[in-house]
Order: sequence, then C-alpha cells, then structure tokens
Amino acid sequence: MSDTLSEDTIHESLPADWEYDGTEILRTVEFDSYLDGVAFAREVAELADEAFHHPRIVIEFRAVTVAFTSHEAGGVTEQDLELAARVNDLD
Ligand SMILES: C[C@H](O)[C@H](O)[C@H]1CNC2=NC(N)=NC(=O)C2=N1
Repeated sequence: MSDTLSEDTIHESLPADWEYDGTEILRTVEFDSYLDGVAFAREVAELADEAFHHPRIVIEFRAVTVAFTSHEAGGVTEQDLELAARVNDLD
C-alpha cells in the first residue's frame, strides 16, 4: 500500500501548473479546439492505464482537467506526483 503524503510534502513537490485541493492534485489545460482536448485526454488515459493508476479526467469545450489521487491509499501518494509530472511531458 502506498503511503499518503503530508500536505506540506505535496505542496513542496507539486509539478509545475498543478495544484492541490486537499483531496486531489489537479491541472487544467486549455486547448484551441475540443478535439485537441479529447486527443490530450486520450494520451493521459494511455499513460495512466499503462501505470494502472487512473485519474479523473474532465473534458470540456476547450479545456481538460486531470485530477490524481490514490483511492486505495486514501490520499495523494508519490505515484500521483510522478504521473502528474509525466502528464506535463505530454503538454
Ligand atoms: C483495484 C484498484 O482499483 C486498482 O488496483 C487500481 C486501479 N487504478 C487506480 N487509480 C487510482 N488513482 N487509485 C487507485 O487506488 C487505483 N487502483
């Protein structure tokens, strides 16, 4: 079972453009078109499924929000931070 991180550790470790709302780490990425956002969401989904660690993904008209938390651990873990950094590499 992964260990959940303290709020201080999460805030100190957040990848660029990510925030922490007390439950999840989140990032919203804006796009010029809806389908560009859908394509990005698919890339996120593929890296998440490869890692078998799945975010909440919200696809809107020209923005996609990705949110990670570790459900089994009951909070944010190192794995969430690692995948968030990998999502930034997609951008
Ligand atoms: C049984 C459990 O759903 C699986 O082990 C995986 C699937 N994907 C997951 N994704 C996330 N974000 N947290 C989990 O705890 C998790 N567990």
